[in-house]
Amino acid sequence: MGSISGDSAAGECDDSNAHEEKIFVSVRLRPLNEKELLRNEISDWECINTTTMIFKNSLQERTMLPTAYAFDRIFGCDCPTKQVYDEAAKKVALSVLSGINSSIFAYGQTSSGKTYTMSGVTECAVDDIYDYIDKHREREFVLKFSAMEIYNESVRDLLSTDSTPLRLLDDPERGTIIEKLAEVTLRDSDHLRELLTVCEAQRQIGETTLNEMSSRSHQILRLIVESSAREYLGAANSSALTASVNFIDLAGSECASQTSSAGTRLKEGCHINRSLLTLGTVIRKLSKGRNGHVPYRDSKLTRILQNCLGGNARTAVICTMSPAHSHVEKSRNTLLFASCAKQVSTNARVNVVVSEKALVKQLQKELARLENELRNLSSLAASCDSASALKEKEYLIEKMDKEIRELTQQRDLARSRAEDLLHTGGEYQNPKPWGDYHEKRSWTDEYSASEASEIIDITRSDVASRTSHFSDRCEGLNSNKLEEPFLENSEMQFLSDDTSPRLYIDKYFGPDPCKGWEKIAQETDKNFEDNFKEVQCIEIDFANRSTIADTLPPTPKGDQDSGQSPCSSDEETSDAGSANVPRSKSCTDLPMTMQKSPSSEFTEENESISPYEFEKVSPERQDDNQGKLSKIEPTANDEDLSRKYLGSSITTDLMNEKEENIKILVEDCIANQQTCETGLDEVIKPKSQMQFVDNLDLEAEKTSKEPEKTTDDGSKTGQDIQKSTSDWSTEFEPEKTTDDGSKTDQDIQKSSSDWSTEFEPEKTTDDGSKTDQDIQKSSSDWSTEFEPEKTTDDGSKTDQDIQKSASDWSTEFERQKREIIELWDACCTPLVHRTYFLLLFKGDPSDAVYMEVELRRLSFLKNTLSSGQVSVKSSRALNREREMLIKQMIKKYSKKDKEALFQKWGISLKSKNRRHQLCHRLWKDAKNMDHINESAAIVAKLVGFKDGNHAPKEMFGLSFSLKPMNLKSYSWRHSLPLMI
Ligand SMILES: Nc1ncnc2c1ncn2[C@@H]1O[C@H](COP(=O)(O)OP(=O)(O)OP(=O)(O)O)[C@@H](O)[C@H]1O
Repeated sequence: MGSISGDSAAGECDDSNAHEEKIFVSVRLRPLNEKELLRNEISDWECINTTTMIFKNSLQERTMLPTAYAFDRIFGCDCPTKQVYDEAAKKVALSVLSGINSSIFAYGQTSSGKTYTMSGVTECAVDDIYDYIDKHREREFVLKFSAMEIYNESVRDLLSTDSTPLRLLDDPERGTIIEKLAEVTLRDSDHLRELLTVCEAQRQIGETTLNEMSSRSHQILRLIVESSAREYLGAANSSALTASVNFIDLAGSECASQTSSAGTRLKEGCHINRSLLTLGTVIRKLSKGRNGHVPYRDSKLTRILQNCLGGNARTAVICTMSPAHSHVEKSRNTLLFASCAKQVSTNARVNVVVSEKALVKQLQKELARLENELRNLSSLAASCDSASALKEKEYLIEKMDKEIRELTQQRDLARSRAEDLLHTGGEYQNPKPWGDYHEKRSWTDEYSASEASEIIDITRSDVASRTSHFSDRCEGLNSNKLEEPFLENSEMQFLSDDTSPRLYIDKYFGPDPCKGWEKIAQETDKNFEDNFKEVQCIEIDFANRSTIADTLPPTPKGDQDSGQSPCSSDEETSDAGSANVPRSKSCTDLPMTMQKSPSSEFTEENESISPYEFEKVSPERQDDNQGKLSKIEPTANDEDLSRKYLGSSITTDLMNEKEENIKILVEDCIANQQTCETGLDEVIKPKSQMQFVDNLDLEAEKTSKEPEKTTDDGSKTGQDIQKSTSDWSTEFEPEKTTDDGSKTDQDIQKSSSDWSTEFEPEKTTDDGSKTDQDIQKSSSDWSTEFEPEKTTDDGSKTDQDIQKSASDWSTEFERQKREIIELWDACCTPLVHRTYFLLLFKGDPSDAVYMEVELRRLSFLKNTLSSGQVSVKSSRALNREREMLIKQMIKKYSKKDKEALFQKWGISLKSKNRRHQLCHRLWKDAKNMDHINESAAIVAKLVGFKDGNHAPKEMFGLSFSLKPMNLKSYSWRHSLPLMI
């Protein structure tokens, strides 16, 4: 440690970083005092240089103790205190001016000169401090002074006259503080010197053998120095340095025997020795690198000096010793302490006190920094959240990709199956997988999703086969290119085709193919009810319709009675009081629906419609249509309705209605066929829809008008088709209009006349009302289509005529029915469709229109099939329908009934697959009406037609949707698939 000048100390103020340094240890030998000289004691110790001293009498005492001791500084007996201060204490003492806490100890045995040395050091320090202050006017210094003593382990304020011991408090920042210790701000150096005098006076001093003025306490004088640059006083960035320097004059260790102490002195000596022992322990511990427990708290001395010993204070220890041989043991102990202290390190640092303004500003900056860090942390946290969310979404995307891949595979598999089934030709020769599949399971089992998918696949292929005839028209096209759109189109066709198996599934067994057949079948009645309710709004009550039951074989009573048909509404029940069993609404409303819809509504909405609409059709065509539709009118036995249609107003309204029916029928035929064709047209080849429509119309017309012209192989030629188109066009001959497009009065008159002659002019009474005969005649007008009426001279029909007309219709009805049945067989019409129609036909005149439509449809279809233009592979669907019926038979027939049925149908009860045998015999013999009726009865029961009267009208396409629709554009259009 070099000398410390005032200037250098000020310059160190900037060096605020704490650094480790050793305690500065020096030894001062005092000269032999008078008593020692009187005892002729010699000095055992000799300072050989400034840092080394030796024990001179080692050989004489034959001691093994060290002879030489080296310390930071060795002061001999003639060394003045000022030199001791300058070389051993000044730097440490003046550190306080640089803001570094410092402490200067005086340690040694009693009467060794501690007080003598420390008093001189303190005075020198005060002088130097004030001298420094005087030389550094640019800074403002504030010096405070406090003094205490530890006497018998009691802390006492030396600046206070109150001898009450002070308490020691532990402060987290400042360490141990002395409560209520007076801290006097010094005015100047003299003031300090006065206080030092007070302290000296206040200190406990006692006379001992060794020292007449022995200090009996540890004294700590504390000088606090605060300084700040005058230039920045009051400024926001001003700062101050503050530190304290402790001048510690320890009580001297002593031996009771040497000091001859007793009583108070002995007690004092004990406390002194105990506290010095603790101090020695602390030093020893600290000298060993602070390992283990440092017993600061074992005494108040070490507790107070904790910050100085091994803390952040710069420390100097001046060990004083007597060179007299009589004190050699104590001298060695002092040297041992000094040696330990020499090993202790401290961390001196500058204590900077920031002004309040500067502190506020500094705190504000710190706050801003922390806020910024917080924002960064928030941003980081947010980014972490975003990363987490992104990761989660990536996981979802990956999961969805996986699902898409699986679904794609399923779709490809389904498509592959559909293609395979298509390539098999559609014939139900190989029941696999359908047949085998269902053989393994009961219909009562619920379908799994995969099974449902299989059903859909097979049904899809079936639809594809139903529409595959269009592919025959795609000459020169790659079939692969047709597959996808073809299937899609087939699906559309399938979904809108009431004759497809899917219709049966959706309409009668629920829309979900996953549901079991049985469960769905049980819901059939409910579905019927729902559909029935929908159609009720367009029904007209027919109270006196005859029953259809006479056309059916008897069914088990239980079946007839089982379940209340939804058709039997309360209103209907009230009508059931008639002698004849009333035909259910589900059947009776059908003809009326066709009559009313859309024309009836149209008529109702346009009561005053002019016959001009009718005139759009050529008279020739009118004749034809009127002849057919006139059969509708008498079916309405309701008198009011009959009067409405047969009354004087019939000529225009009825003509319009009938013509509208025909027009809508044809238009819907065209539209429906166009729907089937549209998808293909888009992908196959450009082709006018009208051209295709013409072809359809051609076929329909050819069926009813002239024998087909076919090639050798039975197919039609292109010319035939072209001609048919022309024929159909002339069927609806363009209107004859005036130059401006309006009809002439003559045209109108002629049209009215044509219609009037078609239906024989009504004969009315003078008041215009119809006679009973008129009404009777009108009711039988439908029969005029089949043979000219025979009238009496006055134009009225005879009873025989009426009887004959009824007989003629009955004959014609039977003929048409047989023809239809054979066509069904030829066209592979679904059995449920046949059954319903057969139940519907009962010989009423109202059947005529349906039979006409059905005949036209079947004829067209048959001719189309036979022409080779199309290839409808409906037999496969038919077989599958039979398979469905087979499954349904499990529920609908008891074991006993089934056995009876098998026997009736000639199926051995010992044979296998009896249900299969039976269902594949149904509707097989188109020429055997008994067989047909039996088949219809069985199918009706299996499907859920409770009896013939309860056949659902939906079968005729009148209610495919539960959604309310415009009747005019709905009923006929959706009935058309049956006609194609
Ligand atoms: N270096 C010295 N030169 C001349 N006289 C000295 C020196 N050191 C001490 N003395 C004298 O020795 C006597 C004892 O000194 P001092 O009281 O300072 O001892 P001490 O260590 O403080 O004793 P105690 O522990 O009992 O208080 C005093 O009379 C003092 O004047």
